[in-house]
Amino acid sequence: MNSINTHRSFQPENHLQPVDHSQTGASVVRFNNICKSYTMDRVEVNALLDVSGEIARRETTFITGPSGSGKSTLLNIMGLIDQPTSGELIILDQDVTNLSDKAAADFRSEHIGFIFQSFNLIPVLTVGENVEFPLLRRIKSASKRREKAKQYLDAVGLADLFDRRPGEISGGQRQRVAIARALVTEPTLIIADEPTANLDSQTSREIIALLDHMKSEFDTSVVICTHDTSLITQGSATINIIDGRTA
Ligand SMILES: Nc1ncnc2c1ncn2[C@@H]1O[C@H](COP(=O)(O)OP(=O)(O)OP(=O)(O)O)[C@@H](O)[C@H]1O
Repeated sequence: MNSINTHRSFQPENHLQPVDHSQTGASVVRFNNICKSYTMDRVEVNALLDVSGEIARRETTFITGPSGSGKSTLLNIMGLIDQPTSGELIILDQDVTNLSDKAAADFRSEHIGFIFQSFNLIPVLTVGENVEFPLLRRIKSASKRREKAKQYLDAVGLADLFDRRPGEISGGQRQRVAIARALVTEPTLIIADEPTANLDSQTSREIIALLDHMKSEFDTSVVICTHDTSLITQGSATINIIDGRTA
């Protein structure tokens, strides 16, 4: 059962100092005429065929579409995990289309937080250590890292679980830990690929509400890929992809 407290993170005492991304214009990401093809057994698969759009600052954008339509491919390109075959990707007014692996990794670590459907927590670490993990290279002081991890766990309503291991908490709680881990580096952009695929419907709604809330709480932009259109929150932007094209 993934029953968790959804409201705690919305209480004023959990509010952290907002992050200043004010240098950013109205759109954080722009992608123009993106095409992506893979070659498998000498057969070319066109995953994306001319996809264009943008992700607005401090907004939640849902990427929807049927299975195999190209949603994950677009997210991977937007998250600099993969490169497009052609087209242009602009993030924070920088052309990041063809960065080297090293430059892409640095850019990702600086600006992008990821949330995955299978949570991807490190099972041998505690919940707190999982949230601290992205800070290891950024903050030298162990006590400061711990303090920051606690703040972000508090923001997702899980400060009490700091010393538990991922195997000792529910699926919804694991995804909250993953949200805290994605936020702790104060990224400009959070990318969530099917973040509710392993959760029941009530917990799914809670996780989407929490992510949606975080965009204003932490001055970040949230991109959520889902095939479940019932999860789309009112007022959010939607990019619908069908057969590799923006519908
Ligand atoms: N690494 C790869 N090598 C070859 N083909 C790939 C690769 N990744 C994706 N594809 C193909 O590209 C197309 C789009 O896949 P993608 O995973 O982006 O779709 P999706 O909309 O995210 O699907 P789902 O909702 O099922 O996860 C599919 O035909 C898929 O088989």
